Amino acid sequence: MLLLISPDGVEEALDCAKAAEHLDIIDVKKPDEGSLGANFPWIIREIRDAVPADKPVSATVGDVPYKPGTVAQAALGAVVSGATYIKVGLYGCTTPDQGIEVMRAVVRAVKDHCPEALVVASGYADAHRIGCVNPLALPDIAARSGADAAMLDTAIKDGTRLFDHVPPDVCAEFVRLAHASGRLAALAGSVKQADLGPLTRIGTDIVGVRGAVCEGGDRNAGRIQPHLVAAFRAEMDRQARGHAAGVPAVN
Ligand SMILES: O=C[C@H](O)COP(=O)(O)O
Repeated sequence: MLLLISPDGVEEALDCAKAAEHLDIIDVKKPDEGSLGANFPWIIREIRDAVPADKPVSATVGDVPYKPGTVAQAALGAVVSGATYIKVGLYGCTTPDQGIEVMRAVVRAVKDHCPEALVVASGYADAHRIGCVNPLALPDIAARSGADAAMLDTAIKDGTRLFDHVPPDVCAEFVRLAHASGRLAALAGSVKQADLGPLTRIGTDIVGVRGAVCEGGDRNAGRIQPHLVAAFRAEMDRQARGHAAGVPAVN
């Protein structure tokens, strides 16, 4: 399982760089603009230049409306700025067809510029609270649009977590559906160390985290701490070892 960490700017990205050996992907976002809030192109560029070259930089394009042209342009902006994982939060899409239309436009915009960039179609575990597309529709949206990964995050960061809205057995189905069509499965949403056992067992490819590696577990007031990134990775490794040995690690 890969670890994706979401700093909110250059300063926090540099803290991520201090823990570079413990993480896999640095995900640029602007949390004060939403769960998948988009940061400025120059911030993506600065972070790309500031962190180790072997660490992929991801960028969120926003909690986007159902406006394929607008979103495609934003996605191109992110890839031109140096991101090679482009994450789109399908906040304004109420049907799978709308999600597919937006993601097809994004895939074309991104891959025309950088064929090796990965496109991530993200939905929301708490979709029922905001009226957007059902979480289990995401793997099919990713597959039919040519995106590389299907993801879930939470839209409303009020302390509720991924598993509060989509329990582990449903997340397992999400992962199964994504893998069945050859996509990666990424899961996030106030994930804590205690969630790593189930996330490992169901075969999650990427876990996305912010709050759990911020001081005080506070994704807004707290700052990302390198030692918390290291501790999170240590627990991921412990769970992976237990899973490989057929003996689930106890929390
Ligand atoms: O993509 C990952 C998100 O930034 C997760 O943030 P969170 O762990 O604070 O919910």
